[in-house]
Amino acid sequence: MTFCIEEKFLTFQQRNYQITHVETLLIFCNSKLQHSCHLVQQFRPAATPIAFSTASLTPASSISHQSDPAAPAPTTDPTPTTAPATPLIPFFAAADFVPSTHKMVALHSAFFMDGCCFSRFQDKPKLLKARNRPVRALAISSPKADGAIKVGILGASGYTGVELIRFIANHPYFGISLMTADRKAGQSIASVFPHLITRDLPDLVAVKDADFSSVDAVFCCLPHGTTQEIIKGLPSRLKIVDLSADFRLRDINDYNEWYGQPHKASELQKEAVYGLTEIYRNKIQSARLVANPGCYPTTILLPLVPLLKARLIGLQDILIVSNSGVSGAGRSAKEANLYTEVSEGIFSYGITRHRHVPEIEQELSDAANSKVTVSFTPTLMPMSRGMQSTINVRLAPGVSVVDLKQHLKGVYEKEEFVVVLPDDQAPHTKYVQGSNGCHINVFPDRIPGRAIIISVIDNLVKGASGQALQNLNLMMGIPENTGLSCMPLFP
Ligand SMILES: NC(=O)C1=CN([C@@H]2O[C@H](COP(=O)(O)OP(=O)(O)OC[C@H]3O[C@@H](n4cnc5c(N)ncnc54)[C@H](OP(=O)(O)O)[C@@H]3O)[C@@H](O)[C@H]2O)C=CC1
Ligand SMILES: CC(=O)N[C@@H](CCC(=O)OP(=O)(O)O)C(=O)O
Repeated sequence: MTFCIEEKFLTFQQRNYQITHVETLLIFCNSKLQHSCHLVQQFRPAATPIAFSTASLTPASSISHQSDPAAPAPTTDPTPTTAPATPLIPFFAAADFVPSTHKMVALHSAFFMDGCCFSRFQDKPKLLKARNRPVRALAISSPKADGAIKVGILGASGYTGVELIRFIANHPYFGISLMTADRKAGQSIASVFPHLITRDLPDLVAVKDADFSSVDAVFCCLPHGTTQEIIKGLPSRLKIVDLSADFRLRDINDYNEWYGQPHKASELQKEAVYGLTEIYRNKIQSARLVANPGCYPTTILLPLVPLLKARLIGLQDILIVSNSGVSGAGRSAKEANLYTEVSEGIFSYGITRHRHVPEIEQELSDAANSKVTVSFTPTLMPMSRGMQSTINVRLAPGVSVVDLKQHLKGVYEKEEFVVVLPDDQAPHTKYVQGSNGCHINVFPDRIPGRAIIISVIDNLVKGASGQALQNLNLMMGIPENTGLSCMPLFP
């Protein structure tokens, strides 16, 4: 029998490693998937065989081979290495690995996590095409792993909250154990979102009544200003992804200036990691508190950060016009968002003083290692969701539009969610709607020496909940795209 271990699972951080002739992989770690994966990540080619264990080890021989009686007997005396601090529950894999570049295939293996055997996938490895490179197999999953990591959604009755509910519904490892609301506290999810009537979800409670004892991580989908104090009061063991703007600005004075109020959790600000996943992946992995980027900044930073880092564009004269769907303003009733106000017309707002300006400039200045100033004009569009940024930049001396495009293609070539479109195809919000995608293309401006970059996302997904989930996946040590690979909704 053959067990195929998902490329994304075991080789998650290892895509560039050549896996060579590992005969036995024996891993013991705690019940947290995160921990398991961290240990798996320590797996290196030529470590043959490898074993992790501690004093509190449950002997591998006591693990029943429930799904694979033919599996080889595991090693019972693994060599102890670095001991994780927490008590251990066995996670076990004994396998013969065949060499390959991008994947591992376990032959004759039993594969256990928390005592349950991963389900059989197929008898023979088969070559499948995924993102233009061959992989041997797709996921195996353990039914018992379903919902093992308990997640709380603070602000679950809002737009970003309900978008998280949608994605977590298809997540193999996350389950929702807590949902909060403010005005809607005490209501069932079906009364707040009738489209979720068939879902088995907890009722909404007020934050002050929330019980975090069985929660491992929270998404904080609350208005900025409210968020800081609530996060400050959360148990420090929780992993937190904050979708508000409260922890995005490193300089508290910038926050005070642009948000018009003093920051009430400045000490927490220091530990917050800015959650632009494709750029800060490494830092996010070990973060406890992630400040998820704003939706406008996400569309702007994904193309501009790599170009500034490579010094391909000028630091000044960056002119940005962005268009947002109305859901960007949240679900609470506001006169400016009435149908009669937003339909059949467009209008710009926050001209020259939108609060995303300092966030954009902070990140661009970091990338350029020099102060960058942008002109930014957001515009509200008569559509529910979607966002486009049109960014006009000056080319650095000797650089062409083709160079910009080639550079972005190289940077994002292996990314699942960020795509540089071919030829002169114009990005369209409909092509990313409902998905975690960001589509980018670069065009020559009619003004010599300038280029136009267009970038689109769904503001509620890559601009908020999708990126937040991508970040929590990373923080929990599981494949970043888990639960996020759904196709866009089209038309
Ligand atoms: N919408 C978007 O596209 C994006 C939003 N964001 C940010 O994400 C956060 C959430 O946005 P969004 O979901 O759109 O907002 P919504 O207005 O749709 O939802 C806000 C949520 O917070 C709850 N809430 C409001 N006030 C309080 C309070 N004082 N105490 C506790 N809970 C409260 C609301 O409860 P109730 O319904 O009961 O009032 C609701 O559940 C915001 O900070 C927003 O700026 C970030 C990127 C994009
Ligand atoms: C259309 C609309 O109103 N959009 C919001 C931005 C949404 C967002 O990203 O907000 P945060 O920075 O709070 O996370 C705005 O302009 O304030």
